[in-house]
Amino acid sequence: MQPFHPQLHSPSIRPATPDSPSFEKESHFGPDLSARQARELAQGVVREYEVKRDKLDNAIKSSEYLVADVRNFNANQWAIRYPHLRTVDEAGPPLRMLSSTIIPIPSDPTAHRPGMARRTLTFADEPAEVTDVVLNSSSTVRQGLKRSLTVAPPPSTSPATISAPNNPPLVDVENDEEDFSILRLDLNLGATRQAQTLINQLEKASISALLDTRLAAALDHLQLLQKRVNDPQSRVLITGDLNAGKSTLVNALLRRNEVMPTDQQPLTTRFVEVVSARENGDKEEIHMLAANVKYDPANESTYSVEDINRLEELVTDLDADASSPPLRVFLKEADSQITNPSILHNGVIDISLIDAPGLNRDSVKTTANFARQEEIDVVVFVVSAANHFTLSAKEFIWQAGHEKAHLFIVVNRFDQIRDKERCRRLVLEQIKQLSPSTFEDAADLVHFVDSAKVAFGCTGGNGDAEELDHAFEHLEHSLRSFVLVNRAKSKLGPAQNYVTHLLADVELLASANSLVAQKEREAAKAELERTRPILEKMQKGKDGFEESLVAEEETTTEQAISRTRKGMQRALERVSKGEMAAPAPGLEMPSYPGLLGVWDYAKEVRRVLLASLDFATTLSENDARRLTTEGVNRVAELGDTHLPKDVERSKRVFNSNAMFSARPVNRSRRQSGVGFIGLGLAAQTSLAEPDFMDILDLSHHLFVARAALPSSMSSSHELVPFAAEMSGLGAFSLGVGALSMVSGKSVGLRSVLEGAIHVTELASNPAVRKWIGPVLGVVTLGAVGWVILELPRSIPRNVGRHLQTTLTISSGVMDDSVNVPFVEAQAARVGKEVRKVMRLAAWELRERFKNAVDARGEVVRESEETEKRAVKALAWFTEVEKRVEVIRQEVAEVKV
Ligand SMILES: Nc1nc2c(ncn2[C@@H]2O[C@H](COP(=O)(O)OP(=O)(O)OP(=O)(O)O)[C@@H](O)[C@H]2O)c(=O)[nH]1
Repeated sequence: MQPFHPQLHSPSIRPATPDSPSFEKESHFGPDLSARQARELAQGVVREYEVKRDKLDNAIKSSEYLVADVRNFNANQWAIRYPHLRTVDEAGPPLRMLSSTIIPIPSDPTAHRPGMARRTLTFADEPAEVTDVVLNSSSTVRQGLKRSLTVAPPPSTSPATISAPNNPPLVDVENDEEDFSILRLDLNLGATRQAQTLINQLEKASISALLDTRLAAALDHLQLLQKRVNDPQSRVLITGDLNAGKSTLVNALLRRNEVMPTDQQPLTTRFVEVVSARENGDKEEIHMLAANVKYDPANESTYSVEDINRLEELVTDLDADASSPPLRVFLKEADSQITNPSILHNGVIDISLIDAPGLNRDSVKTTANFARQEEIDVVVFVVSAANHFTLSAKEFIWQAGHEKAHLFIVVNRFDQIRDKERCRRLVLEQIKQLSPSTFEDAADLVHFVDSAKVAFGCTGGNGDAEELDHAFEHLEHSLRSFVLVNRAKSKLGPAQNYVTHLLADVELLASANSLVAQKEREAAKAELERTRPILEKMQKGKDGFEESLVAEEETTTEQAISRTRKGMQRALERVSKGEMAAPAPGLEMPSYPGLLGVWDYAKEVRRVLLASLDFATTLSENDARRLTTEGVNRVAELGDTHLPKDVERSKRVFNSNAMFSARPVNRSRRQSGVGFIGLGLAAQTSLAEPDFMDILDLSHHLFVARAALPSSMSSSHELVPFAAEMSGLGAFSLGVGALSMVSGKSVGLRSVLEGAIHVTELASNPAVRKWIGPVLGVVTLGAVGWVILELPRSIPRNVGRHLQTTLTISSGVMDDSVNVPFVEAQAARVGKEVRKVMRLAAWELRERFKNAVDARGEVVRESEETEKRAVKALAWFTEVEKRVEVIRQEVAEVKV
C-alpha cells in the first residue's frame, strides 16, 4: 500500500474561497441560514483556518530549523547523549542509587507537586552513571507537552544506608508522557526491555549516529507535514463492505453515472483516488503509481500514465489487491456542475475521493492502515442497509475509529428497505456501540441514502424518492461542511500533534544534555582548579630547578675532583718517601733480605708501593662513590621539592658499586693475578720492573752532594727534587761523585765532567796532593760501606722517588697515549665518572619533570577545551529549550 503524497506543484489549483461564484449555491451551515449569512460564516471558517494553518506552518518551519540545528550540533559539536529515565518502585519509599548502595530519599515536597516527579537518569552509553533528577512535565492543551529535567536536590537529612538488594527496584518509565515518542531509539528487536539492553551496550558515537537517523527522519516528516498542511485538498476515503455501493456512491458524488465501474458482484480490487482534472491541466487520465516510490505529479518516474478508457480494466484488475499501488484518476466534473456542483471542486474546498476495495478478512487491516494515514481527512464508511454491519465492518470501525474520532457512515441502498424506521433504529443502535462520537452527531454523520438514484437517476425498491433525494443532498452538504469545519482538525491536528511530541522530545534531549554539560563543566572546572596551580608552580620553578640540577652536578663533580687530587698528591708524596701510599690491609713493606737479595728487594718494594698506590686510588674512588651517592640523593630531594605529589618517583636505586667498573686495565690486572683493586699499577711491567738506579741512585747522591757545595758551583741545584738529607756529608758525596764518574753506566756525561773538574781542581793543589791518596781511599771505603748499610732505607726511597718522577709526568697507565700527570689523570677520571652519574640522575629527573609539565599542560588544555565546549553546549541547549518554548506557544495557539 502506498500513500498519496502529491507534491504541490500546481499553483493553479487554489483552495476555493467564499468569494468563489459557486459558493452561494452551497448551504453548509443549515437550511435556516440565508446564503449571505452562510457565506459570511464560511468566510470566517476559512479565514480562521488560514490563520491557524499559517501559524502551524510557521511552527513547522521553526521546528525544521530547530531539528536541523540539533542534527548539526550532534554531528559537529557535541555527541548528544540519549537519556533514559527510570522511576522507583511504587511499593517502597523512593530509592536513590549511590554506587553500590541504595539510599531512601527523604520526603521531598517537590516529589508530590503536580507535574514534578523524581526520576533516575542514566544515559544509554553509560548506564552505570545514575543521577537523581526531577522531571517537570505537563500535558495540557494550554501548555502543550512539556518535559524538562533538573538535578534533584540532595536529601535534607542523612538517611540510614541500607545495602543494595539484588534487584534494585527501579522501573523503566513507559509512560508516553515521559518517554520519547518521535525520537525514541527503537532497534526493532522485540520487547522494549531487550532493545533497551542492546542500546545500553552501544557506544556514545553509535547512539549519536542512531539519533541522527531519527532526527533526519523527523526532518523528512516535518517537510511532509508542511506540504500536507499547505495542501488545499482534502481527502475523503470511501470504504465499506463488499458490494455495499461504494463505487456507486463515488459516482453519485461526482454526478457521473459511468465513471467508477459497478456491478452486482465485488469489482474494485485496489485503491483509486479520484481528483479533479483541473489538477492535471483539465486532462482526464490515470496515473498508475509506482511501487515504493513517493508520488510526485511533476516527476513521471514516480508513476505511469494510462488512458482513462482503461479505468474499468485497471480498477477491476484481478491481479491487483488492496496492497497494490493506488491509481490516481483525473476526472472532469459533470456538465451539470454549474447547477449541481460535484464534490471535487465545488468552489469552497477541493476534495478528492478515494474508492477503496470492499472489506474482507484480508483487506481490513490494509484499509484500516490506509485510513489511518494523515492524508486522509474524512473516512466515509458505506454499509448496505440490508446487511447492517458485518464482522469486517465492525473490526474496521474499531481500528480506524480510534484514529479518526469522527466517521461518516452512509447507509446505502436504503431505497430497498421496506421498514425504514426499524432499519434506521437498528443501525443507529449498532453505531452507538461501535463509534459513540459518531452516534452523538448522527444527524450530520449518519446518512441513509440511495446512491444509485443519484448516480443513475433511477430508484430501486420501494423508497420514497423525494425523501431520498433530500437525504443525499443532506449527505453532500454535511460532507462538505464537515470537511470545511473539520479541516483544521483533520489537516492541522496530526501536524500539531507530531510537532508537539517532537518538541517535547527535543526538550527532553536538550534538558538531559544540559545536565551532562553542567556536569562536564563542573568536572572540568574542578580539574582546572586542581591542575592549573600545580602546572603554574612547576613552570615558575622550572628555571630554579634546572639551575639546582646543574649546580648539584657541578658541585659534586668538583668536590670529587678536588678530593681525589688531594688524596693522590698525598699518596704520591708518601710513595716518594718510600712509604706506602695508604695503609692497605694485607700489604706490608718487604723486609730487607741482605745484600745478595737486593735486586729482589727493590722489585718487591716497587710492587708494594705501586699496590699501595692502587689501594689509594681505590680509596679515592670509594670517596667519590660516597660523594656521588650524596649527590644523587640530593637530586632526588630536588625531585621531591619540584615534582607534584602524584608524579611517580623513580624506582631506580643508585648502586655506587657500579661506578668505575669498566676499566680496560682490569683485564691486565686479572691476567697478572695481582690481588689489588684500583688502577692495577702494580700489574704494569713498565712500572713494576726495578732498575739499577732503584738500588744505587748515584746521580741522586751526586746531586745531593752538589747541593751541599757552594751554590755558585752548582748550576743544577734546582733539579734536585728534595732537600738533601745528607748535606753534612760533603766528603762522602765527593767519593760518591768519584764513584759515579767511574761507574758511568747510568751517569750523565754532564755529571761525569762535573765530577772530573772537582777532582782535577783538588788534585792540582800540592798540599792536598800529599794526603789525598789515603784520604780518598778511606773516604771511598767509608762511602761504600755507608751506601751498603743504607740500602734497606735508601732502596724504598729511591724506588718511591723514581715512581714519583715517573708519575709526575705520566698517568702511569700502560696504554695511555697522553702524558698527563698521574694525579691529574686520576682526578679527571674520577670527575668524569662522577659527572656521568650525576648527569644521568639529573637527566632522568629532568625528563620526569618535563613529562609531568607536559602531562599537566595536556590536562589543563583538555580541561579548558572541555569546559569551553560544555559552556557552549550548555548555552546552546538552554537556547534550544527557549526555542522549543517559543514554538510550543505558537503551536498551542493553534486550536484545532
Ligand atoms: N438499489 C440500489 N442499488 C444500489 C445502490 N448502491 C449500489 N447499488 C447497486 O449495488 C451493486 C454494487 O454496487 P457497487 O457500487 O459496485 O458496490 P461496491 O461497494 O463498489 O462494490 P465493490 O466492488 O465490492 O467495491 C451495483 O449493482 C449497484 O448498482 C443503491 O443505493 N440502491
